[in-house]
Amino acid sequence: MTWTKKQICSFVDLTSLNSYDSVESIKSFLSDALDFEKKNFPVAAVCLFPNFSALAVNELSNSVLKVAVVAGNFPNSQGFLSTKLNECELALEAGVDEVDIVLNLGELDAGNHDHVVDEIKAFKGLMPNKTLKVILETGYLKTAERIRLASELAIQGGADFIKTSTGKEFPGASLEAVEVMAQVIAEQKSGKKVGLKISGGVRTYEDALQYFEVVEKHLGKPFMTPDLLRIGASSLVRNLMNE
Ligand SMILES: O=C[C@H](O)COP(=O)(O)O
Repeated sequence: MTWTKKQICSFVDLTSLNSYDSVESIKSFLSDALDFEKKNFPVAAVCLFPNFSALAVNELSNSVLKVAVVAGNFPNSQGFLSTKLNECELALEAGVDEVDIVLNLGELDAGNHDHVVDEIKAFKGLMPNKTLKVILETGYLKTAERIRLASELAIQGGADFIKTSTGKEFPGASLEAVEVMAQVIAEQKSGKKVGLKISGGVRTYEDALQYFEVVEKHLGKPFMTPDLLRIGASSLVRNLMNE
């Protein structure tokens, strides 16, 4: 299937996750997101730091755009679990629709797989009816075996989406990583539909088309909807509009 640029935009979590983000810069960012919608290039969601939850929910209150925030000490998932969970709770109280967390890589590497799963279950327990995306950090995991394990643990923990990357400390998404993640999703027998979010370094129409081809190959056309597939990107939409 060929995908138009407008269609690609509808899968995007338009992202601003910069250390220098401010109320003013995020207001401008949200205005851009609304402008894209007006120009018939609507995105699926915005993705921000959790301290901007209330601002985003308010600014987008008359829009169909969803509000996603990162939580749990993004981008490294270190810290006290109680603090990480509290950050998620505050964002949910502010009315966000979706939360993106990072899988606990330290506990994964320590072989504490039950800990990894239980931590994700704790986040999902805060938001049974909202969307939890779990970032695997595939650029750190590197091998298909480790990406497969992380995908399986995240799904066991209740992830609604598995997401490739923070786009921060390690290389972002890769076709190889997305292929492994799509295969794991395809193998799920639980009946729960698990989504896939591709993030980190997706800049051009061609980038997006390559990822969509891999996903559709393993998960089929019914999977190709923003309810199950997202692209986390900070520059892709503007590039698509300007290409
Ligand atoms: O989802 C979040 C990603 O960090 C966005 O990555 P990007 O800045 O490479 O588009």
